[in-house]
Amino acid sequence: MLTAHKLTKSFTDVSAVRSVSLTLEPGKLLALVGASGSGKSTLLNILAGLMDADTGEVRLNDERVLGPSEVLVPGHKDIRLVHQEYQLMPNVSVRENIGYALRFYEKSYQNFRIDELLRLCRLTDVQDRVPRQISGGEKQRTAIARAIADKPAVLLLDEPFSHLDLPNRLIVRNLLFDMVRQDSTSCLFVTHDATDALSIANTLGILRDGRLIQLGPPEEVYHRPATAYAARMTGQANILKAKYLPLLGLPEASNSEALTSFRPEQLRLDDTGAPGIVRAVYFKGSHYEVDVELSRYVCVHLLSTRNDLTLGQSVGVSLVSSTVWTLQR
Ligand SMILES: Nc1ncnc2c1ncn2[C@@H]1O[C@H](COP(=O)(O)OP(=O)(O)OP(=O)(O)O)[C@@H](O)[C@H]1O
Repeated sequence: MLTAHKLTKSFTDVSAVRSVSLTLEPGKLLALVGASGSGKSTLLNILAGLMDADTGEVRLNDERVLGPSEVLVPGHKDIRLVHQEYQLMPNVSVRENIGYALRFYEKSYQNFRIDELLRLCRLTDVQDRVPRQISGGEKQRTAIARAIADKPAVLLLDEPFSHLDLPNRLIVRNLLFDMVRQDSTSCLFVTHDATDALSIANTLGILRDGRLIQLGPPEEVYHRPATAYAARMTGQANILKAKYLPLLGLPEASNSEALTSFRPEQLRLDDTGAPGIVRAVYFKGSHYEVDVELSRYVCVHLLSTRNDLTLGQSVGVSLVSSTVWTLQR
């Protein structure tokens, strides 16, 4: 089990990581979601033993993970970090890149394991090419294959989905999901886009300005985000002051200035609902995203499968009151 206790890291004029504590269990996937500059990469480097924290400590199964100032070769033998830039060896093949991680094993096991990883990561057909001859998705999968080759206890990934198209995202997502279950790997990845995190993570954390502001099961963070930032980082959200709830036919809350949040899918087009005017319609394939203006100051975003909506059309909107969530400031 990997644990971080009150990690803090500052650079000259910025606090990149502020008192972050977390636990990562074997066979579990933890995703940290945060905007650019929220401290994701800094935190990963500290967890991997590649950067010294100013205060706090990282432990792997009760043994302290030492920072670069305390060891000759930075990094921990049971923890792998897959960087955003993949860091593959440019002049050797995909097969050799993966094999490098297995160089201390017997040749027959090396070959068996490389073949297995090539299959698992769908790289068999490009195994003899060098990195500049393969796609971004293949590079990403090669970096992951190399990182998991000798079955590390902990796999850390920096934005594993950011440069990938949809088919590649699904391949990498399934790969991580299967690997974590089969090998009981502890896996932590950071991302600025929660889409994949919501579907595979056991636990989701929200990082803001170096602080872990929320940590919990994805459903809980999605439906009960701590703040407006947590709501927006985990998907589309309607954020409304409580005083505007009557526009949706709901009773006004006691604190009219409190911020409330609800998801687009929690709103329904309903002829008997609160009146509004369609201001935008976006085709999304399986459904439409629709902006409905409820007043001069309030516009809500909802999902609909109706294909007859036109700009300026009058519609009714309803929301189940129990789904309105009050945010912390
Ligand atoms: N070596 C450094 N020297 C000075 N400041 C740094 C250094 N590394 C990071 N920072 C600052 O620390 C903060 C956190 O940076 P970090 O790279 O960890 O964020 P991030 O969430 O990974 O961002 P991104 O998603 O854009 O990669 C930022 O304000 C960044 O400018």
